[in-house]
Amino acid sequence: MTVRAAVAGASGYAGGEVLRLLLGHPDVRIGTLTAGQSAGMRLGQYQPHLLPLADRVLGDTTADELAGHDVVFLALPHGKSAKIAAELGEDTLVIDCGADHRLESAHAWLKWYGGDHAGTWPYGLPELPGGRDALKGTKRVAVPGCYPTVSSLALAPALANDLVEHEVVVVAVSGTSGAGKSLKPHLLGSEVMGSLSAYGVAGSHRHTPEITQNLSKAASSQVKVSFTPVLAPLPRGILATCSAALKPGRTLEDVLAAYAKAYDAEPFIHVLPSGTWPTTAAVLASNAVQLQVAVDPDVNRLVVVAAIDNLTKGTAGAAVQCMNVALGLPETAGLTTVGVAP
Ligand SMILES: NC(=O)C1=CN([C@@H]2O[C@H](COP(=O)(O)OP(=O)(O)OC[C@H]3O[C@@H](n4cnc5c(N)ncnc54)[C@H](OP(=O)(O)O)[C@@H]3O)[C@@H](O)[C@H]2O)C=CC1
Ligand SMILES: CC(=O)N[C@@H](CCC(=O)OP(=O)(O)O)C(=O)O
Repeated sequence: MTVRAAVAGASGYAGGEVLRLLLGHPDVRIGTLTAGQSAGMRLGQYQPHLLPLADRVLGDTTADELAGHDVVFLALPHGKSAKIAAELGEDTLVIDCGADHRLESAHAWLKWYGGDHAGTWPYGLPELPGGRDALKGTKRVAVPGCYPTVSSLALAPALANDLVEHEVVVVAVSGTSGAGKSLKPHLLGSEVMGSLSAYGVAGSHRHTPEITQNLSKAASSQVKVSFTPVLAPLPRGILATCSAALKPGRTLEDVLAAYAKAYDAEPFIHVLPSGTWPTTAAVLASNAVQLQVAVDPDVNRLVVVAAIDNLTKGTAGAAVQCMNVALGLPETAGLTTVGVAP
């Protein structure tokens, strides 16, 4: 089976990472590439690491340009996917790396993003309870945000197995590529280098409702989320520290059993051996999620530390994994769990 794939937003970080992975995918032929302002330019000008595609010319992001493919990856800014997706045929698999189709509540969409809600698509996190079944055979996928991916995978087993209270704390440190390529003053090298800075604090980051949605589903009742993102001077990677109060009578053994049950068969999720802790370097450019769980006896809290590469499992790797599931290809095709170190 050869899958013909188009990528919209090919000049950006997420689109570039989708292309890097597709170049190594045994079943994919890369078709049309499109962009915004850089339409008409060579891809090599924006993605010098994608040598085999360097001479491809970027087209305009229109439904006509993207027509005639089995799968279309949309790696566009928030709010730009819905219109183009609506114009693509129902028999085309459309995988949206943006937020447009992630939230189930139109009210939450309006509050956090503004404007009309485009509707909800199957959510691209196969490892959540029921997640894989929802993706099999689908023609539409909403790829999760990077922070929701890492924090939902870190806490879902504890909530699904009734091990912790329904109020969780997530502090996640991210590399700068999570913010995309467009110029933002707080991302200037002189601002980011040699410093860590919290942003979107006290419930004001737009990923809070997405994390809440995922964890409430896992728990089958409302979960409250305190989420603080922190910007770090590294290009890619997220390290999330997530915690919640253990319910009375629950033990570390219960926790370990729940995480083993949830993740032992998952090809991309690795609960590390006792005493070793996730690092962003260990998952760099890979689709792996590394997790470690512990119980802090003084405060009786579960602490889960998790690492992903925000551009791979946090976006493009998830997009390719979901394509594989949706089309019935081997789920790991084109993806690796091997990182880059040091
Ligand atoms: N970076 C990350 O870690 C993650 C990103 N995502 C999501 O992926 C999407 C892309 O993000 P990212 O790659 O980081 O962003 P970038 O800013 O790096 O890239 C954006 C891409 O969209 C194109 N574009 C911008 N405006 C328009 C427009 N009006 N019409 C058509 N194309 C346009 C740009 O082309 P040009 O430069 O030519 O204008 C560029 O190719 C976003 O929705 C983001 O939320 C999701 C999870 C994580
Ligand atoms: C470091 C940084 O700025 N990260 C981005 C998150 C990127 C991402 O996953 O998410 P979306 O697809 O929802 O944009 C942010 O905080 O906005």
